[in-house]
Amino acid sequence: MIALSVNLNKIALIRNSRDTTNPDIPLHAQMCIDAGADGITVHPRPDQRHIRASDCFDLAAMLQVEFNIEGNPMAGPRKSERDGVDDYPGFMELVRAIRPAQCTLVPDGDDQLTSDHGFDLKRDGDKVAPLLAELKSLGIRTSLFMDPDEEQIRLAAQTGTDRIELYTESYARAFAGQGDLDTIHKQFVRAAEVAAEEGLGLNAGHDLNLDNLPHFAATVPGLLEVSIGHALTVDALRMGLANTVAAYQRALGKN
Ligand SMILES: CC(=O)[C@@H](O)[C@H](O)COP(=O)(O)O
Ligand SMILES: NCC(=O)COP(=O)(O)O
Repeated sequence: MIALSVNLNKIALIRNSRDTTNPDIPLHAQMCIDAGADGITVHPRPDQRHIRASDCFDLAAMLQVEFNIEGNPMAGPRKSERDGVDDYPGFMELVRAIRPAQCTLVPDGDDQLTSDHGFDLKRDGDKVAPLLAELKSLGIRTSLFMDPDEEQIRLAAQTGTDRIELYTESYARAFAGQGDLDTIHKQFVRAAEVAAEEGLGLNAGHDLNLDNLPHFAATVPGLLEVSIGHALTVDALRMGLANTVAAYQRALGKN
């Protein structure tokens, strides 16, 4: 069974266009869970453009399902640019305070529009390994955001991470007609095989949607979890949140 973790970033993006709590983040987390989501993901960014540090605490206080916090471990504290919003404490500070069930490290630049690459562990492996060890010592399952690159995935295994999350944008683009789907899909299948050989658990995410998810879920071996936010939120505008979560679970092969 592949777990569905719903990413709430875009719900928070709508909330942040007013100085109110509408839409309410914990309430929408609960709606997703009631509709069958297996977990909740957030990706707080230093500019707090969507999920804020305070949202992470609010979610941690109410979640009974897996809480996955994603982000750049090198992101330090940043002053809030908005009245009434707390400063960003830095990613590792936040995760140390919250101790989510899973923490996915992502090599974002602080001001990136969205995540657009996995780790280069030839360059960053020595920096990442002690952070992973610290997270694990706090009882947090770890994951590293990775391109479907065999050599890099073998290096990921040497960092001590529990899992990797395959960065699926290239698959999503190919599925939509931008790129050779067969070639790119084979890269993901190979990446999954290498992860299994190396004893790494396998997650995936970025731009997965109702069109491209069924093929990915049915053909990439050993997939444990997908985290999905952008397309799921857009689909919820049309179908409603509960219907949408159920549709994504069906796309994962569940009833
Ligand atoms: C790591 C990853 O792929 C997602 O967390 C994605 O980056 C969502 O972030 P945004 O919602 O800021 O685009
Ligand atoms: N880790 C990927 C994620 O949480 C959601 O990505 P997206 O569906 O918003 O592209």
